[in-house]
Amino acid sequence: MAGAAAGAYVWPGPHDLIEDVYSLQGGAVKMGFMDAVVPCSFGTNQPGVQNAAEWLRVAYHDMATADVAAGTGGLDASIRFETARDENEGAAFNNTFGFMGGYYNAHVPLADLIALGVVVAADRCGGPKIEFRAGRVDAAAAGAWGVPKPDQDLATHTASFARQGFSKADMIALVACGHTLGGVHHEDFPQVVGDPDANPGNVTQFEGGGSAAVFDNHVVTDYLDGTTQNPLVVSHNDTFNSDKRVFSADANTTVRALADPAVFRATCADVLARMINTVPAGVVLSEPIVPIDIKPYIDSLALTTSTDSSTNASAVAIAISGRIRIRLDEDTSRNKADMKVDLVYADRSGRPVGVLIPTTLLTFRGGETDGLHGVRFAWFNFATEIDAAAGISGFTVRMTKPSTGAVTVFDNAGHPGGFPIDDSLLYQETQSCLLEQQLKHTLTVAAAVRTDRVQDPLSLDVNYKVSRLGESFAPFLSTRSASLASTGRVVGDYTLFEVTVPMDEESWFSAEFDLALGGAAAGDGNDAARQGTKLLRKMGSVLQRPCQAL
Ligand code: HEM
Repeated sequence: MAGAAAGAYVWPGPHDLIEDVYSLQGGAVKMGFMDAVVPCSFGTNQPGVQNAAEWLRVAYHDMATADVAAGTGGLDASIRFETARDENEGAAFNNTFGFMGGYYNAHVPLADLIALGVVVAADRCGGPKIEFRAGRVDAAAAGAWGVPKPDQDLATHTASFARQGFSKADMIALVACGHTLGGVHHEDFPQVVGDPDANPGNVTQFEGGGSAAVFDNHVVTDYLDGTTQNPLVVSHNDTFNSDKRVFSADANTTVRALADPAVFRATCADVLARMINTVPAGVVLSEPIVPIDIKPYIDSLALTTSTDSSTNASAVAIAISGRIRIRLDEDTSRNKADMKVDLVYADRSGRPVGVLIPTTLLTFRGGETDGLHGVRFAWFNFATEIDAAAGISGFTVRMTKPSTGAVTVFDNAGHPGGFPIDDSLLYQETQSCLLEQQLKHTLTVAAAVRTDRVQDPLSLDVNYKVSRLGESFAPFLSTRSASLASTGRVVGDYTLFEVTVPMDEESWFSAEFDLALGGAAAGDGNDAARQGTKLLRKMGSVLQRPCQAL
């Protein structure tokens, strides 16, 4: 058995979805969050736009209004409500929301995505590895003002960073680590750079020679050797030379230390982690996210019926399908070509069934996904039917190395029963559908509830994105809740439930839903504690067909 390390990850975990965004960057099964910052200069074909720089700036502007003594503000996505302020000049905010909005949902806060943007941008631009913690909470309204502006004096900047929890040396480092990417846009800051139309792409970069698309320390070395083109150092308008004032705030002591590339990397990893981990009082961040070693994904768990054509006897089964994601990178010394993966499952009462569920390596793109920082994963698919009367309560993952016969069993860090499966609530995707009639969409969601749980409330939360006119392009979530009612149809040990809800035209294609049987309410952010809850992403294309009978 793989031992249970203290604090080891137990599936399912409360941050599983953001861990996917963090880990599944490219390859066979990918979320593709990094696609917007690869290469580091990439700007979605908009002249003057560099997504990586915008992500870093947006994160800082969201955090910069923190008052750590009061416990208010910090990285909380309040920036969604603050884009009309003159301290948040430019298109960076809406550009960033436009991309990150695609990853935002009821279980993935925008604030975590903004924080992750710093980690991914730094990594893809050749910068240091920055720890990523999850668990931020999105603010429901605008926060205080207080993002530093380039025409403020040094005392104001020093006081502002102190309010945010950063010393003078931290301030110097944070500005240098931020201004290693991107530059100043002429149309947004004509006072700094003069003629708004002067430069191609309308931007003067902080570092020359292509270095503005590399996370390196030229911003300080160019400043120290007098070759800098940084418009916040050499502007003709000295009032706006904020980097000059900040960098020299301690007689260049900090920038001289940062001229050592190794010191620069380590310092940036530290101050940028502290920047994204500055959160309002009461928000508890997770331990740093580590790509999960063995992670199951259950794609379907549903009741099916079949009739034997010769005997006419009908059988009721639970169809279960999904994937096991296995880390491959060098720390694990695993080889996907020398790996056989099976699930060993237990019935509803916890008794081992003695039948292995086999898996096969995904063939698409070699069955591999790349994460950040050199991490790789392989995918092993499974699909089987099990006797619905016996049910399933969980499984362990058995990995055999055919070349040596060595067997390793993964038991979810010693969690009783291994990886748990709750068969009290089955989401019936085939019986669910999204129908359009005369431009009106209605969603029907069907579920099967084990007969011993039919008295428990069964609720549906449909979460969909809405825009708020006048408040930037930032995505906001709205939830429509409903209860499923019994259809009266009993199949084996299960009763079928159903509900039909209307969907707004602007939102049906972005909707996702949660089903929750009894216990904790859906939408409380604690997936692990919510018994039997299912999450379905992007239901539009999946469900746009008539509901089928069971
Ligand atoms: C005294 C504090 C600071 C001042 C006055 C300041 C000022 C500015 C100004 C005027 C711009 C030009 C924006 C544009 O034209 O789009 C800019 C860009 C930028 N800032 Fe700062 N900044 C400060 C601190 C920081 C910090 C701490 C970070 C991150 C850690 C940061 C990250 C960036 C980035 C990445 C850009 C480039 C954006 C792009 O190219 O789209 N800044 N900053």
